[in-house]
Amino acid sequence: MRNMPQINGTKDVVAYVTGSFQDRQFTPGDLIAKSWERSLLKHGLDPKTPQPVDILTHYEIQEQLQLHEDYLNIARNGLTGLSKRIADAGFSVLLTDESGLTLDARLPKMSKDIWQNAGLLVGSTWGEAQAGTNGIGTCLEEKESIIIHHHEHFFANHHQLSCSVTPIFDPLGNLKGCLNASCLNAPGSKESQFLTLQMIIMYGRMIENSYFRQTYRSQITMNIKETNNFSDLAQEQLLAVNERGIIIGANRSAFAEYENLLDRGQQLLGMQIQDIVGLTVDQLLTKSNGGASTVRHQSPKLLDEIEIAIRVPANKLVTNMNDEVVLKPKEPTPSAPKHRHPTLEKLAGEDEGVLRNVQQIRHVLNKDIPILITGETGTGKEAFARAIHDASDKKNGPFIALNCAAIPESLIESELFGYKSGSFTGANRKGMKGKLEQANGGTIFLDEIGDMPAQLQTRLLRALAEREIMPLGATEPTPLDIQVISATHQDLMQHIKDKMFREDFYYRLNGMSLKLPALRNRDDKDFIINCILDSELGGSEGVVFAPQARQILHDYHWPGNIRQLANVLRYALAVSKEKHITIDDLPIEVRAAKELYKEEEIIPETETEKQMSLSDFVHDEEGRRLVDALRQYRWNITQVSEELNICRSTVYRKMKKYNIVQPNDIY
Ligand SMILES: Nc1ncnc2c1ncn2[C@@H]1O[C@H](COP(=O)(O)OP(=O)(O)OP(=O)(O)O)[C@@H](O)[C@H]1O
Repeated sequence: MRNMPQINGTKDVVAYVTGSFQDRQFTPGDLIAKSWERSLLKHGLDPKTPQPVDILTHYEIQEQLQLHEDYLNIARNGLTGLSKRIADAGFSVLLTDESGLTLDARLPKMSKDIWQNAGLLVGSTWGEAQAGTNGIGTCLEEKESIIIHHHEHFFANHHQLSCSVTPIFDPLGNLKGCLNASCLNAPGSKESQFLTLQMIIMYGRMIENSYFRQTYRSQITMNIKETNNFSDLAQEQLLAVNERGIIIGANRSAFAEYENLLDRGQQLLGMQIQDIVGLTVDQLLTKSNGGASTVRHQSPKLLDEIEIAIRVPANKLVTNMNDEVVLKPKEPTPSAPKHRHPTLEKLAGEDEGVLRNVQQIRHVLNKDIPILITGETGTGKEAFARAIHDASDKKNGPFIALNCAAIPESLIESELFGYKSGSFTGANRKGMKGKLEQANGGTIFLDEIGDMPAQLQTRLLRALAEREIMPLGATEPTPLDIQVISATHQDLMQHIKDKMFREDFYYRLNGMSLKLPALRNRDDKDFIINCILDSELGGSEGVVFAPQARQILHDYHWPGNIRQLANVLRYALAVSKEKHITIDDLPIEVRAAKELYKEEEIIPETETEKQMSLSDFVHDEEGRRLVDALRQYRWNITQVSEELNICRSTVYRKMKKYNIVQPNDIY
């Protein structure tokens, strides 16, 4: 990228990309040219240095598969059906999430290796930001069905692929991912793939429809079609309504068909079903005899007569005095018990140091003293912040969290302080309440406070000292009554020495501190395991650990701390038989590390030892480069992101990927 010529506009982009390869002499369509432009200028990729496909680790894949379990279960039959039809013709079928991560891959048996070498496997990431123009990434970006054929791909190492892809939306219209069929070295032109694309679109719609049915299985749903039309399953229009007849979900065909009929500013979700089909739910039920038959009706809104099949779960129906089937009147339901976060003492577990610290915090509660929580990633800083809020007099007020590392520096100010209407171009017309104001009467939790930009430290310091804020464009200050809790995994004293953190700001935040130990240094792991099972994983009752499995959980070095332990337990429970957790149910990384430690028998304690071991653990070239940069810039993420030319959230993601945790000399 450093030697790239001056590029001004799409024409230059096309000339540069096509000029990168001798065999790429053609003029791309607008969609491809736009995508090349994004790949080159927005994502900083260069066609002259092809990138291998990004592949997640086994552990990360398991995490993602769990996260998308429902989506995968819903799509599974569709994938199997589609793959059966096109695998013999040399196609592989992939399902991805909305970032382009492959969650399921069905590859033709004959040449599995070739496909996997081309990057078509579970865990590969095909977002445009990583892989440049390609079927999956570009479909997700454009949110429409497309074919990306041979040389249209940005990188030469993908030129042998021809991909037909359709996006998949959930019943609220949110992008969930995409369905992709790829073939290698297709002999014909792009047009030869049109039929494949049609098939992919059809299966994509069928997956969406089954997503819809699954989501609204306990609601009133209806299937609508024009009476005289050939019934195309993939095109069926599906709507879900609540007992009051308000539309709460729709599939893509229904959105396309009915949103056209609405006045400007109206949205299908939230409309009365009567305004679309001309009948209320009760009228539909009476006419269809409780859903036993379809109803034909000419709605004043629609041109053609429609046929409506209504489906109501049996427990929602009753027969009235006229012998008509109608909806059961809604009984007032007792309000669901609120999700309870663990208390301070529960979180402290049996760790004496933390318990003592918690008692001190209880003494200063409600005395308007800011609290600073420190600890490595995943040690429970946010969990403690919530518990402090719940234990305080402000518990009925809001708990508002702001992660200073997760949002671009340029937005932190407006996120914190908000702005009044018309303050600057691009601002929301109605203005925006900042997080500080949103937290009024409650608690603001400033996570990753070490990443707060210097000029904002000054502004926030003033706001906290004066107990009022002045949103951008406001003429009157707003008084503040908030508990401030901040957290960091960084060494703020070092930041102060390096002039990256204001000393007065540090003392303003640190009225009292809570130091959370790394999990590997805690002796109450069994207590924590039970606490996680009870608060997040459906209860500890009936969960049994084989002695060796428990020993591994005790001995592992837990770079991701309690968060990682929670993920490991979630995984183990999912794969175990009847909640009996054995060694085989633990992720391979955890078991493998045990072997490693057996040889070394010591866990490094000093900073130098920790740093040495860090490099030893990171075998990947990219990971090593990251470790070097982190050390060089003393773990200042902003400087590391500038050095490596990647954004800060990517630095964090990659630290997570390579299990890199900042050595912490606090403990
Ligand atoms: N003492 C504890 N007992 C049980 N579960 C805990 C405990 N502390 C934290 N957890 C759980 O561990 C996970 C990670 O906790 P949390 O997000 O609070 O960590 P964190 O230190 O804020 O992480 P980060 O620095 O990465 O933001 C959460 O699922 C939380 O519920």
